[in-house]
Amino acid sequence: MSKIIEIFNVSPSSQEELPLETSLPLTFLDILWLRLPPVQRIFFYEFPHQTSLFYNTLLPKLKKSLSIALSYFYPLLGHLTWPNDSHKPIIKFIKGNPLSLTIAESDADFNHLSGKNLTEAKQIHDLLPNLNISHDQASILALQVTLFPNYGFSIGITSHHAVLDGKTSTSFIKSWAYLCRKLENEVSELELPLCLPHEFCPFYDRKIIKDPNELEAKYLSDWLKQGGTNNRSLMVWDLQVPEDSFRGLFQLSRSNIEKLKEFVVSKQKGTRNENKNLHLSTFVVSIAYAWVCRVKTEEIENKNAMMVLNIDCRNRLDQPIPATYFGNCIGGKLAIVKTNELLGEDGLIVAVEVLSEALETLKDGVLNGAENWSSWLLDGLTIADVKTTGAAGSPKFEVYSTDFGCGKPKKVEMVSIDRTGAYCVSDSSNGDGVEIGFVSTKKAMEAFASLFVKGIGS
Ligand SMILES: CC(C)(COP(=O)(O)OP(=O)(O)OC[C@H]1O[C@@H](n2cnc3c(N)ncnc32)[C@H](O)[C@@H]1OP(=O)(O)O)[C@@H](O)C(=O)NCCC(=O)NCCSC(=O)CC(=O)O
Repeated sequence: MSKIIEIFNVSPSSQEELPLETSLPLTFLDILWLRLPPVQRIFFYEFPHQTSLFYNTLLPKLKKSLSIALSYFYPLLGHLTWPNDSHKPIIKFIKGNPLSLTIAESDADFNHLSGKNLTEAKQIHDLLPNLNISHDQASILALQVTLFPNYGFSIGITSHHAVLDGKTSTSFIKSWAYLCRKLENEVSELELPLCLPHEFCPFYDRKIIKDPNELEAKYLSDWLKQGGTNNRSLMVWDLQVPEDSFRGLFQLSRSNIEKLKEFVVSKQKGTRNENKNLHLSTFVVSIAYAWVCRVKTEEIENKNAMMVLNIDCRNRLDQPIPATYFGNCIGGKLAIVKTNELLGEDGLIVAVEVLSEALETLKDGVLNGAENWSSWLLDGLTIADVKTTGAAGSPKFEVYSTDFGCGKPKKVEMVSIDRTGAYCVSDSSNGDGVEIGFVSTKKAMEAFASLFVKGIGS
C-alpha cells in the first residue's frame, strides 16, 4: 500500500516567456483518441539509500528539473476543454496553472514489483496519479513519485491520449530525466539557466497536419454520436481491469529474435507463399510470436483475431512531421486472421505474413483506410466473435534510457494495457532485444510463460 506524503504544485521555471493564455486545437490525429482512457507508465528505479537522501537530494532535483522541463512542455499544464463556440475540443493553457506532482511512500515489496515475476495487475495502480476528467474539462498530465524506503522509487505518469502519443509522452519524460541528470552534475544556481537541447524541444505548429480527407469531421461525428446525439462530454471510456488479471513482461533477446527470423524464413521455403515479401523486423517477429503464444494459451478457438498496429506517421505523411512534434501522430494498420490458423503448426509464419501484409499497405499511404480507424477502436470493444488486440509502445522509444541521474530503470511497465488488452513493446532492461508485456488471467499467463520460453529454447 502506498500513502500520499505531499502533493506539490510545480510551475514552469521561466514563466515570463510563456504566453498569458493560449490554446492548441486538436487535430484529427488527436481526436481519434478522444475517448480512450489515459495512458499510464511506471518507471522503477533502484535507490538503496536512506530516506533522507531521497528527500534532501533527489526530490529537490526532480522538482527543479520538472519545473524547467515544463517551461518547454507548457501545454501539459493546460487542460482539454470543448468551448461552446468551437466545433472541436482544444487544449487551453492559462499562465499560472501548475502541474500536480504527488509524492508517496509505499511499503510494498519493491523487488517483487520491479522484478521479472508475474504481478497482480492492480497491485501497482496506487503508484499512479489520476487525471481529473469531467464532462467539461480534462487535465492532461499527472505525475507521482513513490519512494520504497531503502530500496527504490518509481515514477508514474498518467497522460491524456488525445493530447500525447507515446512518442510525445516518452520525449517529455526523457527531457525531464535529461535535465535532472544535468542537475545531478552539481550545476550551481549561478551557472543556470539549464536548457533543453534543441533535439528535445517540442514542435507545436498544428498547421503542419493536413486533413485532405476530412477525417476530423468523421471522427468527431463518431464520438458525438456515442452515448447521445450530441455528446460533447470529455469523459473517456470507463474500461475496467478484469478480475484475476496478472501482468507479465517477457524478453526476446537479439539471438532469440534472429532464431525466430531464421525459423520463419526456413519454414516459408517450399510453401505457396515462398515468394511473399515478409516484413521480418524485430517488431513484427516479436509481436507475431507473442500473439501466437497468447492465442494458444488463452485457447481462443474459432474466432477472428484482429491486431491493430500503431504506426508513427511522423515520417510517413506527404509533408514530413518533425520527430519532436507535440501531439498525436499515430495511425493504424490492421491484421486479421482466423485464430485457428494461428493455433496451427504454421501459426508463427501465418502471423508474420498477416502482419507483413498489413504493413505492406503503408506503401499506399499511411492514411489510406484512415476513415475506418475510429470504428476499429469501437468495434474492438464491442464485436463478440472478434478477439482484438493492439500493439502499444515501441522499442524505438527506448524507455530504458530514461535516467534521472541514478541509473537506468530496473523495469518499465505500461500499466494501462490492463484496461485495453494491448501488448506493450519496448526495448529491454538489459539492452538485449525487446520486452513484450501484456495482461491476462494468472492461469493463461503461467501457460504463456512456459510456452514462450519453450518456443525460443528449441
Ligand atoms: C510501423 C512500425 C510499428 C513498424 O516497425 P518495424 O520495426 O517493423 O519496421 P520499421 O520499418 O520501422 O523498421 C524496420 C527496420 O528498420 C530499422 N529501423 C528503422 N527505423 C529505426 C529506428 N528509428 N531505430 C532503429 N532501427 C530502425 C530496423 O533495423 C528495423 O529492423 P530490425 O527491427 O529487425 O532491426 C514502426 O515503424 C512504427 O511506426 N513504430 C512506432 C509505433 C508507435 O508510435 N507506437 C506508439 C503508439 S502510442 C501508444 O501506444 C501509447 C504510448 O506508447 O504511450
